[in-house]
Amino acid sequence: MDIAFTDNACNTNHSGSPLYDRDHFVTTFQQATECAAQLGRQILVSITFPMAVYDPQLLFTIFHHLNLGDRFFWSRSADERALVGVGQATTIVTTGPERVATAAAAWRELRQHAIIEKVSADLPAYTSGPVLLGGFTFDTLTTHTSLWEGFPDGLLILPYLLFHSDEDKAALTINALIGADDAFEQRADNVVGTLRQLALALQASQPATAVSEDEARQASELAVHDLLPGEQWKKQVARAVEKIRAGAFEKVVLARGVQVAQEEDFDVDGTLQRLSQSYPGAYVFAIQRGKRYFVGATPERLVCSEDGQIQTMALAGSAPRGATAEEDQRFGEELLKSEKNQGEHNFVVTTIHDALSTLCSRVWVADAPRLLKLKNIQHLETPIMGNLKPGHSILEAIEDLHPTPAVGGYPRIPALASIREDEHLDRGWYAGPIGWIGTGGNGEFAVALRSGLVEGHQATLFAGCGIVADSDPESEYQESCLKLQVMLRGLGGEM
Ligand SMILES: C=C(O[C@H]1C=CC=C(C(=O)O)[C@@H]1O)C(=O)O
Repeated sequence: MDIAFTDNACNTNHSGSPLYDRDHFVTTFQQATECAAQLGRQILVSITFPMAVYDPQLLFTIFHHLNLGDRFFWSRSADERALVGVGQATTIVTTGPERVATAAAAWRELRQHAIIEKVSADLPAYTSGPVLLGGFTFDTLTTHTSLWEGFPDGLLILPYLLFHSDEDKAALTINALIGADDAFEQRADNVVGTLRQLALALQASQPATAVSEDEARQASELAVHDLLPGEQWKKQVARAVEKIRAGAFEKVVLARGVQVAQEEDFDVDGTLQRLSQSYPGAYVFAIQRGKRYFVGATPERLVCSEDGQIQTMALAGSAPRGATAEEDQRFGEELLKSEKNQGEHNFVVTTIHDALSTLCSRVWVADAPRLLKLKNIQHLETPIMGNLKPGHSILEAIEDLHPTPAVGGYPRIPALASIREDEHLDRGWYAGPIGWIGTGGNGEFAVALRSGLVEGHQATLFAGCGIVADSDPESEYQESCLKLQVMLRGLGGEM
């Protein structure tokens, strides 16, 4: 069994016994206390070992019962990748417009002198080692309300336990921050105790059963009301169109929110299951902050970075799905030909291309957009790739890319000013970057769309639409309703 350490002064290479062996944890934690004493700082210890592939939703539910703290869920069932975390070894909290850059610096600092053990070569390639999970607000310069309490401008969590899987490989990572005076034997005992509880819970677990559409249909009635009456939102859209025609900017994305309530508390675990089933190509996510969960199923990748290669996409321009195959095809063809939607889409392609040109040595943009067909809506999508210049991580890419004109507007500065002035909505983490970052600059962040903030029996859901010179307020309103349906159905509402 190979154990790989980071190359720093405190570490030595050695072969070790299986990690479920208490002595192994004692030895590693003791080594960390010595390192901490020598360097006068806490040392990050991260130990990853293989485990069987489980349904990530099962782990999410079991983590709730282990009472280890807040949970995080991230999965895209189409590519069989998932990350499920619980508790926190440490967190990075940042504020203000520099929130991403400050988080990147803190992450670099935390990684220094880390003891990183990988107890097998047969582990998920990109998620083994310490992985931070979290996200960022859409905009730091809007008024923040109490709605988003617990969701700061920037938050990256190093979970205590992380289950991660990639196709046929899965692993568990245990993270700890160890100081010179830490009782390392006690810390090792705690880890072993937690692992025993997890093993017992997995043994006793029943595989999650799929929620049938019939069951979902029987779900309780949801009371839904607009944060801003529909007619007023349409007037906002009309005003944005006037501004665009007057030359203030070329595109702006206006969002709206709805409040949803039912008698019982919403079942976040069930919501994730429904979202994963209905949107296998979407990033299904949940981040818990105390009693609140920010949950969603977004089709939009902001950036994925693997071994210096980054992948992103322009996603903008929408049409409904058809009721029949013929109608669906017609809607798709109309979307591909629509000048209004092409224009809305091209702002995103150009902006992403320009942002990547400074970060990457080479950038590839697909020749023409294709259709991305989701359950109830279809979009124009252009895949974009690039080779990151050395020394850049995914966080630098986020800093340059966010907000793309798919969620902000074009040009960026006047469009954002207009959102701040006219939208009257605290977007919080909606439309912000959400995802994970691992070692070596690898990671993946999505744009947190088709999402909502759930607390007890209430939820606030968000959706936005790209407004251009020939936008029609009524059509944009209908489009926003289609986007809201994702979370309404996810919460168990109308089918
Ligand atoms: C802003 C949202 O969607 C964006 C992504 C795809 C299509 C969009 C559009 O056609 O307007 C939006 O740019 C949202 O879902 O809230």
